[in-house]
Amino acid sequence: MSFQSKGDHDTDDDVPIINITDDNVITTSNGNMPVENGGRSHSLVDDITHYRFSSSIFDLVSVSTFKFVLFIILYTELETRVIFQLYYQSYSSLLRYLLILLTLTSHLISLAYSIVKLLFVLKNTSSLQPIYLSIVYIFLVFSSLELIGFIILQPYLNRLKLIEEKRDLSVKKKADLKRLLSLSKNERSLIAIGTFFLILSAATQIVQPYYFGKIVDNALKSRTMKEVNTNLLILFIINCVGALTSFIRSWTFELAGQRMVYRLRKSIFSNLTKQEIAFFDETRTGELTNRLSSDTQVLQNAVTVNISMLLRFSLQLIGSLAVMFYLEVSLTLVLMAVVPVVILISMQYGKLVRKLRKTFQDELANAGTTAEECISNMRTVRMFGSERKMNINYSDNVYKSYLVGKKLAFNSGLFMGVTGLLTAAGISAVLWYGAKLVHDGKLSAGLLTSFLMYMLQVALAFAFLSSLYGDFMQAVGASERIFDLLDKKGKIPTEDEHGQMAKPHEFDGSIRVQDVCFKYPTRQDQQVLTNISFEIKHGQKVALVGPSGGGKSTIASLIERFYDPTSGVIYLGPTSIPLTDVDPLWLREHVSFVNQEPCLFACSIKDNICFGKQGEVAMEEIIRVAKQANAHDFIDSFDQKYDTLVGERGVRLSGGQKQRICIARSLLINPQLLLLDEATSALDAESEHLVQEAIERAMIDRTVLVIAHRLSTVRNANRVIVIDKGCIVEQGVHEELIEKDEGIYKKLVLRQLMPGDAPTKK
Ligand SMILES: Nc1ncnc2c1ncn2[C@@H]1O[C@H](COP(=O)(O)OP(=O)(O)OP(=O)(O)O)[C@@H](O)[C@H]1O
Repeated sequence: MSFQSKGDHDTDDDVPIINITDDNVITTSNGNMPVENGGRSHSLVDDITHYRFSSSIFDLVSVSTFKFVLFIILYTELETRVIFQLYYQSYSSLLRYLLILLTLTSHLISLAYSIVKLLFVLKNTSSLQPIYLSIVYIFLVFSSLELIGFIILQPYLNRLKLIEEKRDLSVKKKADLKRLLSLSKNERSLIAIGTFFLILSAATQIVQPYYFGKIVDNALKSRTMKEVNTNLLILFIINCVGALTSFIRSWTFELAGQRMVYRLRKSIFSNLTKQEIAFFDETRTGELTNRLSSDTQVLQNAVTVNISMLLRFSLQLIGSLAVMFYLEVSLTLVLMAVVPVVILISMQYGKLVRKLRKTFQDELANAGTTAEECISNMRTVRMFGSERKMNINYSDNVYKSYLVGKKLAFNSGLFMGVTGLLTAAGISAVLWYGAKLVHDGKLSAGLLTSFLMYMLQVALAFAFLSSLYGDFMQAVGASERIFDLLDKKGKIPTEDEHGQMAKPHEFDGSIRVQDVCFKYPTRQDQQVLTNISFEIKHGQKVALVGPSGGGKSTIASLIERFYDPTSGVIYLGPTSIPLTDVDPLWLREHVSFVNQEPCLFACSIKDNICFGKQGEVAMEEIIRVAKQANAHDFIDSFDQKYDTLVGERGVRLSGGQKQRICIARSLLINPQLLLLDEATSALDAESEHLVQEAIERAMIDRTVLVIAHRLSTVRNANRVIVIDKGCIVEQGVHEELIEKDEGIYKKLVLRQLMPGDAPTKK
């Protein structure tokens, strides 16, 4: 059998006669290899260098290799995730979507490619030859089988997914791509506008190199500058449109991000304030503030800026590749050969960086907490001359993050170097092959210029997309922590959400504590209170006394409902309503706690006094309670009076002044039940007297439970309850208890509750 092939040449001068013998050996009439028709060549190099879409098989080999490498990478990833299922639980959904999308796309592309190729081959009957045709048929059949197999296997993969999920039900899947994206659902319209302009801006990017090439060709071929000028004008207009669209794209995405992070921070903070006190016992302040500020920032970028970049560079990549295929198929295939290697390296690097980045952030958070602790307690640090110690602590922590940072720096350098080398190798290969095509007259210089520019766009898009992968992984990690905070339901309600809780109008300050036992959630091995039962009737003053650590403050915390008892019930009012059934906001308005440690906020004295009140409070009312609390005189002596700023935690006031403001704050609420923890910190005699006087005034006409440290307080109490090691060991009036020989109360009075109302240290 023999036939003549025209190949791709415009001239027919050197067209050889190609003979295909019955045993499929190919020869040419001039004795040379049939270089024009790569597909019929014995040599793979000829198949590449003399590539023709309708008769080479090099592209099929490339597509298969590309798919093979892609699947190896993807499925190794999947396997790693399945093995480390617990660790990667939150990523698996994102990965699964990506896997399905990529696999399906690659199957569809290869199937479409083989169909197009077969159609071309059948059309171009002059280049028809059995082996070549069989290869294309086989490729087509296998591509179809792969696609069908993939679709049939999906339900089984889903069942596998369910089995995986059942394997550990306790690990809740909180973060996935869908949920991550749902964060920006309120900004949908902004993102849609952004996406529209993104597509426009990507289109302007994609057409630019084409015009560059045209201008080069015009300059080489045209006699006048007319065409050059026209094309330059078109290019200029394209650039202007590009600039405008990128401005709108970047503005809208950034704005959407800012809005999202604003809402997110508000929701996280609001949910944080709803958590029970035990949550704050176990979570570090530095960690929470870090999540609020930096984790949300990472998410902002992921959900808006990174999505925009992903879209932009994907469009740029696909568009540029499509134009490159259109311009010169063989050159594009040469470039594609380098791509899988770059992807492989990028993914490995992405994994490493994700691990390093997480360690880096953790170390940095540790250092941040040390710094915060030191700065907020600077007075104590100074008092004990511990600056050096704190410096060492901080620098130890920062050094650890620096060590991780060093590794990060080396790895990014290495990654840059290796990918740079690979890219350079790819570019050189394309350049060589392109130059050869130009040299052989098969490609114009302008086309090669356009091609090279597209190649740079592709390389750039690849570089960004590979770094985006790492950013996404970081964001998924951060979102896991954010969703943790958003999903966390407080165990003790802070408000009556469904309007079903009690607001006992008849409450008179009376309270009944019955068989209460308690352990702190953070210290489950220590029984703090055991079977505590007592009652305070309306208008009574009951004093709790006992050795330090006995559980007195814990009882007050339970009545404030900072914690719920492990067993037993606290009843409020004459109708005995369980504390757990009462509206928490109502409770704060009727039961008030004046703590040992006065705690003020960094705002004005007036705002501090009004802290517990909703809405506007009349100035006369504020002055009235300030006078009752012996605070008015010193406030009046300040230049700014009630508008004086007290500084962070009230540092600009003395201990006694702070305490009196706290008492005024509680008096403004006018609680029926007052819980008082008498100050143990030493105040000077005058201050002490003023504070004591304020406390006594606060107790008048009120039901009071006081954790007493002064003899005068216990003497005046209607009843004294002695708490030791979490149990009530004695109770009665002062005179009764002091009579008991060997009684704990007597010992306590003799040893600790000093006569003469002097403040004592426990
Ligand atoms: N938030 C907490 N988490 C875990 N354990 C706590 C917490 N607060 C107090 N404890 C422990 O509970 C026990 C009782 O503490 P509590 O403060 O009620 O004692 P107290 O009688 O008021 O002591 P003091 O008179 O010294 O204030 C102590 O052993 C203490 O270590």
